[in-house]
Amino acid sequence: MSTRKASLTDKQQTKNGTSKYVLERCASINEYYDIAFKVMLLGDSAVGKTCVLVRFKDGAFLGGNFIATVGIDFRNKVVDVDNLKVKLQIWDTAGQERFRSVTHAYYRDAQALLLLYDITNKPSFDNIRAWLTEIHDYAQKDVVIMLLGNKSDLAAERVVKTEEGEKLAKEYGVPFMETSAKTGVNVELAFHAIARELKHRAMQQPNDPKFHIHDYIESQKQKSGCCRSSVW
Ligand SMILES: Nc1nc2c(ncn2[C@@H]2O[C@H](COP(=O)(O)OP(=O)(O)OP(=O)(O)O)[C@@H](O)[C@H]2O)c(=O)[nH]1
Repeated sequence: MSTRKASLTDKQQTKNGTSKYVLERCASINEYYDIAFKVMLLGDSAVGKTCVLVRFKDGAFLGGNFIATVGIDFRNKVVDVDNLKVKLQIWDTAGQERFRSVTHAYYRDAQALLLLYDITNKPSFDNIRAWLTEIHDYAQKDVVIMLLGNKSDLAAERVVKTEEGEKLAKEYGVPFMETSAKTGVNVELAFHAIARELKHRAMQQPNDPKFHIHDYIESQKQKSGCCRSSVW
């Protein structure tokens, strides 16, 4: 974008001092996949959208100084779902209000939305209703939505209880998990659950067993012995 000051690329370069991202993006053009979906990360500024994406894509945490995303940027990752290569094109949006008109234009192409708040930031949680209204206004009617309470590693600074996240998710009928881009908790699971849901929606045959995202998440949690989640 012509107005960009800082983007995902810049954030990564700030951390690594390399142009790794540009090379990766070129290489990924030829990466093999069977089916592709667009996923968007939404939520207030500084809730951790870029960090969640970098954790999923690179398995790393972007610590240090916070650099706000300007406009929108994306990264691809191919995941295996039942022996099928599912490419997720993941759009990282700027949470700041002044970029809203830029990001609105991308909503309608997204098949899934990961909506984040920060468990240490009450306003970011209170704003989730406003985000859901925006989603209602701009996204496809059947878009898959997942609510994520990020920064779960910051237990001592928590101001939003897990139960509050669960309650809100239940009210809107969306799956919910608490994540940490810092430790990686539930980040892979969130994207894999979304990839499975989208793949099943796109390729479901009449006689195939139905996919239930709640059951999938719970079974994965039990396998890993990890923390609770709620899907309604
Ligand atoms: N402790 C902790 N810090 C995090 C976590 N995720 C992000 N952060 C920090 O929170 C700050 C904001 O993270 P970003 O990923 O840049 O936030 P963002 O939502 O992309 O912000 P915008 O680009 O303005 O929309 C940074 O200082 C991160 O290091 C997390 O899970 N745990």
